[in-house]
Amino acid sequence: MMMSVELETAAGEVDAQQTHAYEVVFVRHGQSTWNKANRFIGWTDAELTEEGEIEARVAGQLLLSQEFEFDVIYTSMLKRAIKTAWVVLDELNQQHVPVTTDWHLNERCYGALVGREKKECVRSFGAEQVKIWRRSWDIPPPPIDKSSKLWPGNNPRYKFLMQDGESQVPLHESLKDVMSRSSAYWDEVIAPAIRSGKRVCVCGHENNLRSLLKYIDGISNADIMHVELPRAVPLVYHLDEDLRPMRLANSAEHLSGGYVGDPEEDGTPHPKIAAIQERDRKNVYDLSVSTNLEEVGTPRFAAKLDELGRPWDVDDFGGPAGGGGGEGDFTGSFLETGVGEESCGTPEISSKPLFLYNRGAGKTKGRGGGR
Ligand SMILES: O=C(O)[C@H](O)COP(=O)(O)O
Repeated sequence: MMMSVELETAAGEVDAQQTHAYEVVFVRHGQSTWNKANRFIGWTDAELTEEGEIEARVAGQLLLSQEFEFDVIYTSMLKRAIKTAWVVLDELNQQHVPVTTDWHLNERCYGALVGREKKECVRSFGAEQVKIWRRSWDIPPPPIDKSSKLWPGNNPRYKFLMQDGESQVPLHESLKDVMSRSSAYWDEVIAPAIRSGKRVCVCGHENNLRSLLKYIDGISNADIMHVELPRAVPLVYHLDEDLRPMRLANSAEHLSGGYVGDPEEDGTPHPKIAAIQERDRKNVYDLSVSTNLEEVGTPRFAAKLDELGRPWDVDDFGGPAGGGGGEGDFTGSFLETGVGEESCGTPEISSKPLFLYNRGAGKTKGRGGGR
């Protein structure tokens, strides 16, 4: 069924009564233990934290507030994304919906950065270099050593990626590398599902989702540097008959899609989306902020969820704005820095049960007007 929505055309003029053929929702996972520790994660299977579960519940409630229904959620082989999908479905009271996992949707393989504290990397290598490793189009971080326990090629879970006795698991990946696998999965699995009429959610990771959005939305190599996705804020895309994105009136910067709960306000993002992005930026690049802001709390949308955790206040994320790291030129070998694998630590696997809060029962009414 076609829906009438308020859109802008690709040329940017407001066109109030265009129609879209399809809708797809992207959700980045909630906080994991290594997000909380401010470490590079990649394919490391870090657990969702309690805060991360609450973030995922907020995502589910935002979707519930707009009566979304799904037929399938596609996600990675990593539990922080899988559990986020479960929690979203729990909030929607759509637990019957299949969650399909696939390695093509895994986070970027972060190479030798995996396990390292992000602000520490900025101190060692400079903000510019770290930004290139994190956000550039085709420059990968330094490769991880195959002998490292943190290389996923040593994890039996990925033995299906062995070919002629050699693991095909990458030692590092640029965003371009990630896009070559995520776009193949989009073309072969997700796009056909959407075309067949399935209401699709993709629950993923910062860089995996950036690669997919770049692919479907035609974001330039320069602009993709500036795309940062807040955790667990659902991003809605409207697609035409050919699965081309149609620009929403509340589209986020550089994107055609818009965040659920983000009203159109002169191009200014919702204050809480801006606050999440600013928190994330400061926590990596702002060396004048010594507090780990991931441990302070999480900016949230849904006021009613504040009863589930710490009330959020913008002052919690204080500290001077701006700033940045040291010099940006990375010239030496990564291993010469003296930062060894032992500093990466091991994943903190929580033994706590998921579903601390059972808030989903009996709430779904259905999204008016269908897809
Ligand atoms: O792998 C990671 O560390 C995270 O999923 C994303 O990290 P980034 O925001 O530093 O790219």
